[in-house]
Amino acid sequence: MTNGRTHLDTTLSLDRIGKRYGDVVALRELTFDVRPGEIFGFVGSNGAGKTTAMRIAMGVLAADSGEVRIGDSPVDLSLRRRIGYMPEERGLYPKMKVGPQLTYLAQLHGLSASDARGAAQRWAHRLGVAERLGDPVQALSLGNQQRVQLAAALVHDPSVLILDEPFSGLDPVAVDVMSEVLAEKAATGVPVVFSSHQLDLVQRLCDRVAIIARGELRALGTVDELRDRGTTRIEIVAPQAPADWADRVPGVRVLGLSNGQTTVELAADADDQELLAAALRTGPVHRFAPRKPDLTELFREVVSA
Ligand SMILES: Nc1ncnc2c1ncn2[C@@H]1O[C@H](COP(=O)(O)OP(=O)(O)OP(=O)(O)O)[C@@H](O)[C@H]1O
Repeated sequence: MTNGRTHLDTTLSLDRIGKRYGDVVALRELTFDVRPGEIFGFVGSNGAGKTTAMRIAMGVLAADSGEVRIGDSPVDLSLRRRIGYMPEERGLYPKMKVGPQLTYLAQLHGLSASDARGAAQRWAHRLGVAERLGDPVQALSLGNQQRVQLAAALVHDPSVLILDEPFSGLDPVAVDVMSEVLAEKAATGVPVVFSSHQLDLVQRLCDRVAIIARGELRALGTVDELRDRGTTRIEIVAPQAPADWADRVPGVRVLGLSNGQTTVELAADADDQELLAAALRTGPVHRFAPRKPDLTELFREVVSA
């Protein structure tokens, strides 16, 4: 890195953030850090408070309590300029052409006119919208508008990236491009936080994940740490077993049954050997495989707890 900023601690910290809208408590003492170089997934059900938290982190919405910091410094106007932000409601001028718009946004963040033009072209090219530089934003498909929106978040070479649902509505190729760019930025030491409902993507891309429900942090850790904490699933293949073979084994909940394979969830105090014995009583057992929950299963467990 040669931008001269790498010596600064760019950890993004949300510290006991609280926010109400009238009687609705949107965030309650929300605390987490996004470290330099990590991709951090921010997940929660509709209305859990993700957009509120990200808008507060960016400084476009004031918190009622708590503090947002980059390194040790509370985020003020000058620090805010170092954040690349992709708002959920998107924020481009529909009638302005892509190239001039990206150039303008880069200049707003302090780049010279020629640097801004260069950055606009580089990012438009990188994100696959170079041939649309002369078109007004509103003439682009929604997915391409989203690519431009990401370019707008990146065009000033930000030190921190905050992206609200950057993957929603993208085709698989655009998802790959977006994923690569986020990984590249993280590899240069930028903390990257994004919200998403696409938990398979979050599981694949993120170093750490926060799950919030009703404005409160419910789980925080690496994907593996979170999966280790979840309830064990066991997949059993017992071709001759009747459909209800596992129903009476204590501590076992049947999650699915198809083509001779039963998937069950095992309570913490349940005995897997008892389950195996029950399976063997039905005939041969071809497979008896414990597995960790994936992020989607874990998410359901955490938000329903
Ligand atoms: N401007 C507002 N006025 C009143 N209530 C609001 C406002 N914005 C958000 N809320 C409420 O605050 C809570 C959190 O909303 P927020 O948009 O932050 O959730 P979210 O996790 O981003 O949801 P989604 O996944 O649906 O985008 C919800 O109960 C929502 O109805």
